[in-house]
Amino acid sequence: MSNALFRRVAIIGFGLIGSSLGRAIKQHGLAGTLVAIDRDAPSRDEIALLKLADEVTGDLAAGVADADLVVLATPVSTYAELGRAIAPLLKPGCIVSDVGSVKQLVLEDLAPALPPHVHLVPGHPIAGTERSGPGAGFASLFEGRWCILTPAPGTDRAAVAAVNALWHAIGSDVVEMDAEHHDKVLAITSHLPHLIAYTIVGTAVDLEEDIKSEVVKFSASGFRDFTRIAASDPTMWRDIFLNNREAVLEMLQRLTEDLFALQRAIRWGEGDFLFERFTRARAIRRSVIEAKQA
Ligand SMILES: NC(=O)c1ccc[n+]([C@@H]2O[C@H](COP(=O)([O-])OP(=O)(O)OC[C@H]3O[C@@H](n4cnc5c(N)ncnc54)[C@H](O)[C@@H]3O)[C@@H](O)[C@H]2O)c1
Ligand SMILES: O=C(O)C(=O)C[C@]1(C(=O)O)C=C[C@@H](O)C=C1
Repeated sequence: MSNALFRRVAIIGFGLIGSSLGRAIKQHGLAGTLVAIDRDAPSRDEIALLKLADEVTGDLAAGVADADLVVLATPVSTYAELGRAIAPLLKPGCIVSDVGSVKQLVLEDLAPALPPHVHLVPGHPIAGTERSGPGAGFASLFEGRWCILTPAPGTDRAAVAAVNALWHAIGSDVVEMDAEHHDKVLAITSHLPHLIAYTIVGTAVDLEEDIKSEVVKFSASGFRDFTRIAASDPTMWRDIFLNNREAVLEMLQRLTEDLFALQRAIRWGEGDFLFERFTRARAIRRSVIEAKQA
């Protein structure tokens, strides 16, 4: 018996996330036909070589025509233009979704471009790696991870249920959230950690030559973890910071105040203050691990 939830699914942008979603859809037999659309010719060759989709194209019209589900998996700065390009090509009742890391922008850039006869159900899988491109994807990426859906009030419930069913079928836990709330939460849990990683690695790179070489040599633990995060795609992260400006700046302000408090405690030898802050943070690590196991 077929598991297919959709007759024809088109994924625009078949890189790390798009190709992982595509692989998972294929593995679970969730689409009658899976179409990979990517503007990058070498990526298309790789997708074809790896047989990741039933059809591979750079042509939006050929790709999205007759699709029941279209998923944008490109950097979020492409949404307004892609929305305008696909709008006249979508059939009535088509569901448009995405995997972008910021969500208010979907309602601001993508929603206005789309015709009223399609349903927009934005999504964000909280899973990824620092790698990019179709070769970096893998089918199990979303298993046991959250996927947050941020449909606007009044969105067709059957369309939301269909997108929910897709992520659930590939192993994700699905929650619905208001887009503004999503962007605030992710500013602290995802965007700020990346900003900190980019900063600390950048600071180390700017050090004098003799210290810099030691940084590379002895980066076995803490610093090494930061370099992994700082290896993430610059285009993707530029777009995230430019499009979640308010929430990131608010969280950055609070972080800066907390950093100053720690700096002051170190300067004045306030050991109790440092001990209390570190103890509190250690407990958070335990609850993060327990939440994942629950
Ligand atoms: N990388 C992560 O950890 C992660 C996690 C969750 C969500 N996301 C979101 O997923 C999206 C994609 O990120 P990724 O890491 O898969 O990036 P990626 O660079 O691996 O893949 C993006 C793909 O989109 C293609 N592309 C770019 N512009 C295009 C256009 N106009 N038309 C057609 N194809 C186009 C590129 O050629 C590339 O193959 C981003 O919006 C990002 O915010 C990323
Ligand atoms: O694991 C990683 O490398 C990630 O950065 C994944 C991560 C995250 O910050 O958790 C990055 C961006 C996303 O939008 C979702 C997930």
